[in-house]
Parts: sequence; structure tokens; C-alpha cells
Amino acid sequence: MTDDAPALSLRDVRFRWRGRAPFSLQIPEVIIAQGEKVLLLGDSGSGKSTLLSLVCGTVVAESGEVRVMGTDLSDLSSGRRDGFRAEHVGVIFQQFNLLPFASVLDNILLPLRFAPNRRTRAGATRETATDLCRALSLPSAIVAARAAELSVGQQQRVAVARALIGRPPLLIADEPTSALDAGSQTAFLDLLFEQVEAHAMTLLMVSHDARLSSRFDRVLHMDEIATVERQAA
Ligand SMILES: Nc1ncnc2c1ncn2[C@@H]1O[C@H](COP(=O)(O)OP(=O)(O)OP(=O)(O)O)[C@@H](O)[C@H]1O
Repeated sequence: MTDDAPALSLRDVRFRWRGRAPFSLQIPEVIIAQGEKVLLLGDSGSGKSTLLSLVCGTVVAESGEVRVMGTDLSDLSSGRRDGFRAEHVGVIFQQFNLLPFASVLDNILLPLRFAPNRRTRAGATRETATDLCRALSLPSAIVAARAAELSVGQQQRVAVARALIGRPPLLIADEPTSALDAGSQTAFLDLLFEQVEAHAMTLLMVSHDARLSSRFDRVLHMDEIATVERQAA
């Protein structure tokens, strides 16, 4: 990891999903500076989640470079990519991906299991998790509840706390507001941005909703940054 590197840089990236409906993506160049808040817009099926998977290192480019905080993910073995992601990237998925039968506390602490440096940064983990819940307008007693008992809005905030704990430098969010009404979306983004700014994190968020644009430092459109080829199934 390099302190003055961009949070994220993609250069000459090519990636292809094989199978019944092949889909290929080419991205000449995308650079996101540390501390930027960037919205990635694009139609359904335009490859937004695929791009996030490349950034998370859950899939690997066929050619080109995907660098996170200066590290080229293709230089890492699959096991080291998992460790690198756990240390450096907080992820908020569209469906939140909480473990329903585990407590809120265990859900929030989950990424720290695979990330010793992030665990150290998190300090006293129970207190840190409880503080994060409070900062996200959740009652502190919620840490003892099972994730399955929470409302959708509460689950979403727990997913944010899990992504924020231990202050990974890059936060990736895939349509985190799609399950919320307009008022709840605004309140959620207020809380998310407050945390991102307080910890000088970089945010890359995917959405269909161009109305969110004015809240971000920069907006990327899939059809401007990528060339896509797809074949029908
Ligand atoms: N796991 C996978 N295996 C094979 N093909 C996939 C896989 N995931 C995505 N694809 C292909 O990649 C294309 C782009 O999908 P992707 O989910 O990246 O788009 P998206 O812009 O995020 O769409 P949406 O907004 O609907 O979530 C899909 O049409 C599909 O054909």
C-alpha cells in the first residue's frame, strides 16, 4: 500500500464473464483520488457490479491493472487478495449480506477476523461497534440483537457499521439505498457521508438514481468509462 497513491486506479482493464450469455467489459482508465466521494451510474446490466467485483478482487481482470491504494490486485494470489480486501475495503452490498442468526455485534466484527491491522485500528472492538451503531442512529443495545430481528433500515445501518469498522481506506457500496423510500435515502446518505468524511475514507457508490449526483464530488457513467459487449443467451 502506498500513502500517496490514488485510492483506486484501473488502466486498460479487460474482463469477460463466460457461459451462456458472455459479457465483456473494457475500461481504459478510471482514477479515484483518496478522499473522493464518487457515484457510479449506469443502466441495469451495464457492468457496475462487475466493476465493483474487480475492485474487490473477487474476480480478476484478463489484462490491465486494477490498483487499490497502489497495490495491483493481479500481483496477489487469491488468498492474499481476500486478505487485502478485508484490510483495505469496506463493502456494503445491495442485500446487506448479514448473517441472520448471528448477533449484530458479531456481524459488525466479522471483517476483522481476516484483517489483523484493521482489527488493531478498531481498538476495543465491542465499544467501537457500539459507538458506530450510535453514530448511525441505532440504539446501542441493538448490538445484542440477532440480525434477523431488525427492520430493513436497521439492517442497512448495521451493514454500514460492518463496512466502516477499523476504517478501511476504501468504501464500496452497491445500491445501498435501493430498499429505502426517498426520505430514508436522504437520512441514510447524511449518516454515511458524515462517517466517510470523519474518517477521510474514499467512497465509490453504485446507483441507478441520477438524482443522488449532486451529493457526490464526481459522477462516473458506465457508458462513458467502459465499453461493453454482450451476446444473448
Ligand atoms: N456471476 C456471473 N456469471 C456470469 N455472468 C455474469 C455474472 N455476473 C454478471 N454477469 C453478466 O454481466 C452482465 C453485467 O452484470 P452486472 O451485475 O455487472 O451489471 P449491473 O450494471 O450491476 O446491473 P444491475 O444494475 O441490474 O445490478 C450481466 O448481464 C450478466 O450477463
